[in-house]
Amino acid sequence: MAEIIADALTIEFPLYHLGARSLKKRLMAQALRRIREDSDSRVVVSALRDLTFRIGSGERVALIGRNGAGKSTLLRTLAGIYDPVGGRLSVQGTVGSLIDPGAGMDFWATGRENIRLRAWYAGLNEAQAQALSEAVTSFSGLGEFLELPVRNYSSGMQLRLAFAMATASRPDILLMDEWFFTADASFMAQAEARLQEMVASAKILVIATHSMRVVRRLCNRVIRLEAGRVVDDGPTEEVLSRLPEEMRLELETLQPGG
Ligand SMILES: Nc1ncnc2c1ncn2[C@@H]1O[C@H](COP(=O)(O)OP(=O)(O)OP(=O)(O)O)[C@@H](O)[C@H]1O
Repeated sequence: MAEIIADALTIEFPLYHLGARSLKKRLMAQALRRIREDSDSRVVVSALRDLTFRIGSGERVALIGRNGAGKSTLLRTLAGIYDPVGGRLSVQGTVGSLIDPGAGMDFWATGRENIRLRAWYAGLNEAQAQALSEAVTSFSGLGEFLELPVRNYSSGMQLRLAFAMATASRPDILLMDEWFFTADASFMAQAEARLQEMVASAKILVIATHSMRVVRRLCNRVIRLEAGRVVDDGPTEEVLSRLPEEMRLELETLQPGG
């Protein structure tokens, strides 16, 4: 069985030390009035607030919303990367994520070592680890580069490795960010069939996207987020018909490869 249940799910990020990237996030959060002090007097960004929903088998869900709405945070929370500070989250079924090409990758280790690490994290036995290694070697087309540290790879090569590892299994729940639609065209032509297969075999798909084409092509349900809250949720065409005009235009203009 595959099922995701969120009940008053809340995610906050404490703002301790601010690097350039966090600073950008903080400015964005400020613009959306989402910075506050928590009960321990820490300054926190409220990224997701009181999300309640259930996603069951057969549902293909698009997460839409403006920049900073909380789409990536929700995907990462479903993937177990962030822990809720409030509410409850239950995820039943095996989870595969195509969220961030660099996530879970050790840049100082070789491609081959990263494959072994992935197998180890997934609890695979020796035969399964060997099969994963062969599948990734063949699909990634990285050849002898697999013996070099990942920090020496180009971004396209990192993407190939990440994609090959993430798509070597058939998870019940597939979590995707649309980053891979921006991958180089020759690789995507090869990756497309595999992606379709993976999407088709997943019992649940959750994809964060800014593209109407991706929403219509892949999804039968849309959850629209605004400033960390769910503002609309329902069958694709119904939610799309209720979209504010300027947002519809944004979604229609952005067409990442899909
Ligand atoms: N690591 C972080 N540190 C601090 N704040 C964060 C962090 N990640 C996200 N946030 C905050 O959470 C909010 C939601 O961010 P998130 O990246 O989930 O939005 P998004 O909908 O995926 O945006 P985009 O469409 O730009 O990718 C942001 O406004 C930001 O303030």
